[in-house]
Amino acid sequence: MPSGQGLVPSDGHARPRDACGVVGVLATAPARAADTGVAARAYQGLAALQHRGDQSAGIAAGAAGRRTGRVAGPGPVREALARADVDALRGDVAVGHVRYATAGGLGTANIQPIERQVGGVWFALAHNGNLVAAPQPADGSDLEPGASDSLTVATLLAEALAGGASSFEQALCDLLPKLTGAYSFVLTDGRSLYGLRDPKGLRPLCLGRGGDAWVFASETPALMEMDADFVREVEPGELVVADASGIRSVRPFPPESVEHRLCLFEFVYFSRPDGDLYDRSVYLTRWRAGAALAVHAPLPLDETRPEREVLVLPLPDSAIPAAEGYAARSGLPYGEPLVRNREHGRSFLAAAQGERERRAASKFRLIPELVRGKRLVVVDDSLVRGTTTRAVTAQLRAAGAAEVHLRIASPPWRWPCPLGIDVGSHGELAAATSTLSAIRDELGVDSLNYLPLDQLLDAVGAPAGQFCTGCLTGDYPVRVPTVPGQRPDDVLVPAPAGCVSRTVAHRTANHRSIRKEPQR
Ligand SMILES: O=P(O)(O)OC[C@H]1O[C@H](OP(=O)(O)OP(=O)(O)O)[C@H](O)[C@@H]1O
Ligand SMILES: NC(=O)CC[C@H](N)C(=O)O
Ligand code: SF4
Ligand SMILES: [Mg+2]
Repeated sequence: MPSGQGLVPSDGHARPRDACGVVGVLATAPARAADTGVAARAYQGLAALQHRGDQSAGIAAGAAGRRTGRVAGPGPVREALARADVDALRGDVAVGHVRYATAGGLGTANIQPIERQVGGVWFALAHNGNLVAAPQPADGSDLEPGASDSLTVATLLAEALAGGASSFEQALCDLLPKLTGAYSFVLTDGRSLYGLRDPKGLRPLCLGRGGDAWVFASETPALMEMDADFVREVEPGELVVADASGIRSVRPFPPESVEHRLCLFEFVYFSRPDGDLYDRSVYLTRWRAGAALAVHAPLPLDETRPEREVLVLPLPDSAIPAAEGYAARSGLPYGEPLVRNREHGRSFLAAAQGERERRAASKFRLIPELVRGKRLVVVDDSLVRGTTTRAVTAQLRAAGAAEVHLRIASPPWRWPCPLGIDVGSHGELAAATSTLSAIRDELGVDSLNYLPLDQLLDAVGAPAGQFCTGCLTGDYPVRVPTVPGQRPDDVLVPAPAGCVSRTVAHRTANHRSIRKEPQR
């Protein structure tokens, strides 16, 4: 692949998917001497990151600069990794990965961690993100059609080592400035553990310490599962190197290319609610977004039937904090009549639309008594293709809901994401191809509204310039490839203004807040 050319999925649909999860563990003395099972700790971390991808999982381990073994397979962590095999995996250092493919197929070669042996140097690599451009490997012989972007990186590193790079770290530092896109990597050469973020910090990565080990993980809750305390986030453009003697920080990128532009949807949807990002509780940012939404888009008052009961409900799981915030701020009753079927993974993460629809249709069990005859305020964190809301609205109507008012705790998705999320074309996006009233009618809801971007950013509380908002604004922090014939301006509809509702009512059903609002 020539330099500058987009790394698109091998199925030819330019359809990036979701964020993967990465972990790493390096035991320092005396844990090293006691051989306390770095792989088992990596397993715990991967299980805590299952929501970031369930297509495959893997752990690779090493010691004294050599490979000690690898366990990997298709499916979620508990299917992919037999616990006995993981416990048998010895070593001083391990890296782990849960995958949701953004580039390349689901074949065995793309399961991570990816390993290479070049002369006396072994390394293993785990990648979260999606590259939009990378150099062309001189000898891409191991890159079959359908190879992932992560495989390309492994091949480039192997070539640099074969070409005489003085060390693995040197090969890495030489390559990194030539990569464009989103990447948080955790790597090992069997001696050191490396954690790095791209110069924009698009994907998260944090550093922890505990149990005589240095630990990296995509999200803070995974650190806890690996018996480590949060130390700090890896900085955008920073390579943290951990070895038996401690950690050090390397800056391989030109300083002018480095800035904080974390994916805003890590706050909205991807990350676990019990974690922190930018030193802020993900849960509380979602709660505040829901509270702001209650003020921005209240439930219209039904003056003809004021006796009708009202219920604010979330689409579990991700929207629960936002729905709680909406109910608290509006003073309306809150309930959870939709019970998540735990056997179903996140529907958004399915690789194909048919599978997404199947997951969405069977994702929730509904308690009909809780919705029958009521006016419902249904809160979701995001509306991308509308797969989830379409299925749920039908369920709620069938159970006898009187009205369904949909409230989305983030702005409309109107541009694709080539930086690691499963939306590759404008045609897939409800808000890129339809007017708000057309979306409302297509979903079968009585009213629809979104939270404006400035209010979402207020809810997060970090400076607006510190995020990627490309899918909402078309403004990406790196140059991204365009899909021919699908330029955003060709299909954009006017930005929504106010609530799109069938029922014309100017008063609202909000009451004074009766719940205590949580403080940070
Ligand atoms: O409009 P759509 O294309 O359906 O995408 C948006 C939906 O997908 C996600 O839910 P998902 O089930 O993936 O995860 P969750 O359980 O964390 O909410 C997200 O929380 C929205 O509910
Ligand atoms: N979701 C991800 O971060 C995926 C990593 C990598 N691009 C792959 O497809 O394997
Ligand atoms: S385009 Fe959207 S989903 Fe993609 S990285 Fe940027 S904010 Fe995240
Ligand atoms: Mg959801």
